[in-house]
Amino acid sequence: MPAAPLSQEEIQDRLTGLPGWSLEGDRITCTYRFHSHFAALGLTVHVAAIQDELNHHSDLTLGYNTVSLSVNTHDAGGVVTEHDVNLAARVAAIADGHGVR
Ligand SMILES: C[C@H](O)[C@H](O)[C@H]1CNC2=NC(N)=NC(=O)C2=N1
Repeated sequence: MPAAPLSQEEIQDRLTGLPGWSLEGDRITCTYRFHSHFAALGLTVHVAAIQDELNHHSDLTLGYNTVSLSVNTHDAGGVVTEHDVNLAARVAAIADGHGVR
């Protein structure tokens, strides 16, 4: 049974406590900026481990000193569900530990 879509209000409410995260169309997104490429890579690896643990995966982009995430729930038809905001919360909880600027 796929997760139910969240309303715009529910999404905004959940993202309020997650710095840098926003609703962009039918996805939630965030870009973290770092002091170095290697620090950005470290977050990328950590996020990949969390995503495999949750079995929920963002489009994860590593730049020179940035990591960008963009996610919604494919199984629910490409809408934002609890799975997406839960992943965002897990990532937000570890980002500072990787030296986010
Ligand atoms: C078969 C596997 O469990 C599913 O495809 C998982 C994998 N990761 C996923 N990630 C995202 N973003 N949405 C999904 O619906 C999803 N489903």
